[in-house]
Amino acid sequence: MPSAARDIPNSDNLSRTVSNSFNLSLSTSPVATFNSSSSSLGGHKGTSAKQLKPFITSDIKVLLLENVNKTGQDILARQGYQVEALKSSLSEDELVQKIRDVHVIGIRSKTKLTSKVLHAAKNLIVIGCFCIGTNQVDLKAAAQNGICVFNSPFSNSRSVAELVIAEIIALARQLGDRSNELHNGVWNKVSAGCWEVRGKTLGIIGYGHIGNQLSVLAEAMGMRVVFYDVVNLMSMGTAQQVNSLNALLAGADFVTVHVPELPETQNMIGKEQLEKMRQGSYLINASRGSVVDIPALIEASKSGKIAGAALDVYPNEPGGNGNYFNNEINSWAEDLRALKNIILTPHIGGSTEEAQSAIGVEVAEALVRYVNEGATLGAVNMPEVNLRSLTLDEPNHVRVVYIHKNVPGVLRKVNEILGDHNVDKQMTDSRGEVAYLMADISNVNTSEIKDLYQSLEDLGSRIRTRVLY
Ligand SMILES: NC(=O)c1ccc[n+]([C@@H]2O[C@H](COP(=O)([O-])OP(=O)(O)OC[C@H]3O[C@@H](n4cnc5c(N)ncnc54)[C@H](O)[C@@H]3O)[C@@H](O)[C@H]2O)c1
Ligand SMILES: O=C(O)CC[C@@H](O)C(=O)O
Repeated sequence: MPSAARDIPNSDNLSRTVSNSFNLSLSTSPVATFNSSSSSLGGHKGTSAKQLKPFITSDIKVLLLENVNKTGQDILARQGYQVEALKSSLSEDELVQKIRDVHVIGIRSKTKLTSKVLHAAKNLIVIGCFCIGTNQVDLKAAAQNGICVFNSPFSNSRSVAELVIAEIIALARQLGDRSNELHNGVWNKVSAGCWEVRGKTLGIIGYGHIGNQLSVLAEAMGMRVVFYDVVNLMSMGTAQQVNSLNALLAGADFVTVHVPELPETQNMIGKEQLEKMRQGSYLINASRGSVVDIPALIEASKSGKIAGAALDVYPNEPGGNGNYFNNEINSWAEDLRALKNIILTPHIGGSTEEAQSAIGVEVAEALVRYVNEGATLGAVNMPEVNLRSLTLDEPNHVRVVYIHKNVPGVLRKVNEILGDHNVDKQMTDSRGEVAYLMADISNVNTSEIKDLYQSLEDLGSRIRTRVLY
């Protein structure tokens, strides 16, 4: 890395002190930096790939919350970024204060990145959800602020499926109650109300990554599988898709829910649905706490309609570990804790060494590719756009990343601005109201960068401009 003074310019008084190329990523808070060509992720190993870094790497501030796995922390730290990792989530007010100078934030399922938090995040360019669910992020507000969001779409699916298989057997054999009794010194050897799972029917609501993993495991246990989904899907093995939720509820001994948190899945399993379930059946929810009406489940358990249930997710969950699961966080918590044959777990469906390690690598690598090169492959709220990496043989090339409103006439204006240079390659795509353009242009003098950046920024369609080289 060339030794140089580091400018923290605004777009008016940008100045540089070292001739070597430097990266300008002039988002809402421009920082002039110096290029350090190093083989970071996404580069062509052993080739002359020039790894673009939009900031002096030590300027890149990364905040990781909720105990993001060390694999992810290490990948980001190896880039030279300033990484701060906390074990818990933060409240909205804490986030508004903490996020102001952060460029990259990593979260899991607890941290809520609301539009208020995102408005305060003046420097934020990218969010990594080190999990599957992204309902905790205001994805539309993020896109409208030019903030890209990545997740790990299925690295913990197997872990969740295996937990559910364990819960099916544990519920069928009242394992939790027997173990608690013996921990308290009570020997209670019973078979009444205890069953094999072989030959029983598992009903899966939501046949996605987790649902179909679970389908295969359940059939291997000798269970019959039916599933309900809002889209027609190819079944795994001999599983059968049913055409309504009510048909699934009436036809299953064990009902398990694996749908995203959406407006249409709020209280998807409530009093009415519980009444449609078979007498003495079981309910499992490892999706999101909003999907099951827990007070209704408590009543169904007390009445004997439901013979047992396993819950891994709750409408309100503690931000960190400790003795919090009481009526202060959910008004029915202590009623729920008192029920028989109810397995309660603290959102651990994806909490295995394998899943967390894989998620850490997958999401951290996506973040590095985005920060260093502007690639949006795998993004959940932006079009997926990528260009071949620039190489050290292209010393005067510049990568322009232009996130803009998806309105007519923008490409013409952008290409007029870029037109003084040869556009080696360009890719653009749109997703709803937002469009994403990447262009590599050649023969750019460092003296032209500021005007190039400002011209793009001055376009009315601008959401965010990044200039990397
Ligand atoms: N407990 C945990 O630790 C844990 C771990 C991973 C995921 N999750 C949660 O589980 C959810 C599902 O995960 P996934 O990876 O299987 O997701 P996925 O997107 O692969 O599958 C979800 C399925 O649900 C279907 N669906 C959506 N709305 C529906 C509706 N109203 N009725 C029926 N089906 C509907 C979709 O068509 C899709 O097939 C995630 O969104 C996440 O919230 C929890
Ligand atoms: O591990 C987590 O915090 C979230 C797990 C799960 O809900 C997910 O969305 O992947």
